[in-house]
Amino acid sequence: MQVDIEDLSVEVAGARLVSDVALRAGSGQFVGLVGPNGSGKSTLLRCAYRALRPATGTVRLDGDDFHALGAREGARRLAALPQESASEFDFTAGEVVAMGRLPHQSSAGRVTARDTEVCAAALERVGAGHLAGRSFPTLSGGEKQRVLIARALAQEPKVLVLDEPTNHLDIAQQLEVLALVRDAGPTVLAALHDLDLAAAHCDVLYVIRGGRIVASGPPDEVLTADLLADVFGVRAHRVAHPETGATRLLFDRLPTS
Ligand SMILES: Nc1ncnc2c1ncn2[C@@H]1O[C@H](COP(=O)(O)OP(=O)(O)OP(=O)(O)O)[C@@H](O)[C@H]1O
Repeated sequence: MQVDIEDLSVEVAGARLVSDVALRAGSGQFVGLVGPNGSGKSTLLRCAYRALRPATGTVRLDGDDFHALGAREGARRLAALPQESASEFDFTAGEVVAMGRLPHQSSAGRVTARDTEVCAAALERVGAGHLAGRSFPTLSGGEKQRVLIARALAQEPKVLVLDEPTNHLDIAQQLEVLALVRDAGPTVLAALHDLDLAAAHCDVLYVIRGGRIVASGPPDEVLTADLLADVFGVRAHRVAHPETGATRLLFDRLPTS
């Protein structure tokens, strides 16, 4: 499913935090959103998953205005992993994942055998099958993150919007989660802080600064030393991976003049 964000501006408490954003994620693409702290990544994504309404512009899913779709239809198309999850109620991890099936259930809320299967498979995929019976609030940060990713996968969305999906995850889990999200097949729009991970996993990157997109394209073309110095204030070295030859990034502080 294709995502088209057109002329999008977002205002919160009277302040314009995101301005004139145009972004496209082609069907099945993994699109990364990178930018320094406070640049507007979460605000843009919150609008993309309907936690905020746009001040101007539209978010289109295969051409349909997402903000005009009904709640159930919207949730069948798009699942989100917010940065902060308010889910501190005393549900088990299994019950949290089961919430991902709600858009697929009849209004009577009857849980089918397939719902149960999909949830169990999603928990297994993130290596958290053993956590199903655990109380969600008692899980570690990384365990919670994996359960919330399982909930998003259980929703079987065509589009996944992920705000810092690797938050709290150890390095093995970071690599695992990004690979499994990619393999799951939906179109992905993800805010990522780790530029090296973003370069390795994304088909296309959008760079945001001050609420505006300042660069976009394939990671190799976008993440130049000049852009990284200008937008992120770091000195970057591009090196070839010794086994694959893929570009990897090393960072130093910019020298102070
Ligand atoms: N409710 C709000 N009221 C006022 N300002 C806000 C509000 N929400 C966000 N902001 C401001 O908008 C700007 C963008 O915030 P946002 O969370 O979108 O940035 P971000 O790129 O996701 O940052 P980070 O990398 O630190 O998570 C920040 O300066 C933030 O302080």
